[in-house]
Amino acid sequence: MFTERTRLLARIALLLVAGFLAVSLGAYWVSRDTLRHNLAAEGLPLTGDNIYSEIQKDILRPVFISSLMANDTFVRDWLLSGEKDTAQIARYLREIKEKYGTLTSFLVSDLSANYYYVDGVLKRVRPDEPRDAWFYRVREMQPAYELNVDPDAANRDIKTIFINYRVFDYDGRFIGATGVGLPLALVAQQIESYETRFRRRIYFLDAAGRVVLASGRTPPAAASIRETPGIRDVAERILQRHGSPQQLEYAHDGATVLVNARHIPELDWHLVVEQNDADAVRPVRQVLLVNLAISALVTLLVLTTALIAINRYQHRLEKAAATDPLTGALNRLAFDVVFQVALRDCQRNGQALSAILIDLDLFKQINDSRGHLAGDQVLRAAAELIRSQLREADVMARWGGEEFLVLLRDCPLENALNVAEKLRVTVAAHDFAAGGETQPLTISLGVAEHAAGDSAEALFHRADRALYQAKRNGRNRVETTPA
Ligand SMILES: Nc1nc2c(ncn2[C@@H]2O[C@H](COP(=O)(O)OP(=O)(O)OP(=O)(O)O)[C@@H](O)[C@H]2O)c(=O)[nH]1
Repeated sequence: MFTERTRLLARIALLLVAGFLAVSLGAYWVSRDTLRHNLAAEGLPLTGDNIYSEIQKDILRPVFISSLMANDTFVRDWLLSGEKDTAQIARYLREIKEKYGTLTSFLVSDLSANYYYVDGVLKRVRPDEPRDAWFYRVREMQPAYELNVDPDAANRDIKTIFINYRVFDYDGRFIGATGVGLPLALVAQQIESYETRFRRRIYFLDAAGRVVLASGRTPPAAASIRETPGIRDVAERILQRHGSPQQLEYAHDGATVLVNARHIPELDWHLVVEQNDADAVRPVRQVLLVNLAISALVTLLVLTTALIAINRYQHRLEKAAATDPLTGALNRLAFDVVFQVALRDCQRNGQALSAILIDLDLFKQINDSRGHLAGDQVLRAAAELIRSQLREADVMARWGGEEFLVLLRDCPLENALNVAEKLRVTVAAHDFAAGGETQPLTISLGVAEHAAGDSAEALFHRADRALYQAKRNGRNRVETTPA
């Protein structure tokens, strides 16, 4: 059964929780959507742009160096004069490599098929050697140069971007190919720093969709993205040779992955920048959790405060309902309940229970001579004085107009008579104030002990009879009547 109080608290809790949830979730959804939108519209494309321009910068410089080499009269003269002094061209290639900080530099002669590098002749290129296929391609191609990614035989087969520049004699005949190589690791480092900064996956795909370059953090998948679950849904669109970048997304492991892809014509590669939606939204989700925790705390605080206020209010109401407003003593209704409990306790514990009925003597005269308000003042003061003489466990109730009943737990008749006498003496010795003047007052007391089998009425009746006796015997007295 729910009490009224529980229902009220539940309603407050419901309102607070609903309000907090609406605000927190609303803010979360708006922030999440804005974040997603910004990510797709700006974040990922910007990362793609930055990486792309870094790559262009990395590539343009070696292209320029290779162009210088191909047009260098020394290189052309050396080839045309019969490639006599290998040390000379080796020194030249070393100078280029060291001056420009490239990974490698090379010259291949069409006439001798010698592959020159910084230490002299590395090998002879052969049309039937797959690793030399690039030279025969360059020999036949139209453009002045090409970019080619191959392992570098002169450098422990490190994956290298070669710039293969065609060299001509002074009559425009092809006499060889020269250029420099750039380690892919440089680009990979760049990618890694971007990945760390933005928590994004960045990698390059070849035309077939295989990962050809990625940072150490994103190991290349063996298969093409055409066969990789999730991304294969958008693989064909990623692998289009489009001029402009594309914004795509695919689902993987229950999360949405946002993709920005662009074709890099210089390498015929595709640059892919990915971000898992859950990673991007994590900070917003953390804010949501903090908000919910604060909301829970506020709800708890409000409920606790409400509970304390309700309890205090209820306690005040209960007290007001149980006590006499003038004297603060229990009223008859509350006393009946307390008496039944006290009686049960004393019977169970074999303790004596006594009652003293107190009546203020000639109180009518005080009212008549000093006025009703002064009478109230004396009545209140008398009640206070009597209560101050009692133990904590004793109970005092306003029995009638100027009558009080005191219930003494664990108190046989003899002790009760002593208490009554003490009360009488204390009141008689006290100077009461009434309307600015002192007012003497005495009380008469009737004492009775509860006897086995006694009803409440019987006990109070005997106390009443004793009180009547005290009045009759001249007031300011303590009397008792046998059971
Ligand atoms: N001021 C005031 N007077 C009250 C209150 N309750 C009862 N009285 C008055 O107390 C008086 C009691 O008078 P009586 O019952 O005649 O008895 P008494 O004058 O005290 O004389 P004895 O009891 O014979 O000593 C009455 O005049 C009541 O009106 C109260 O709350 N305030």
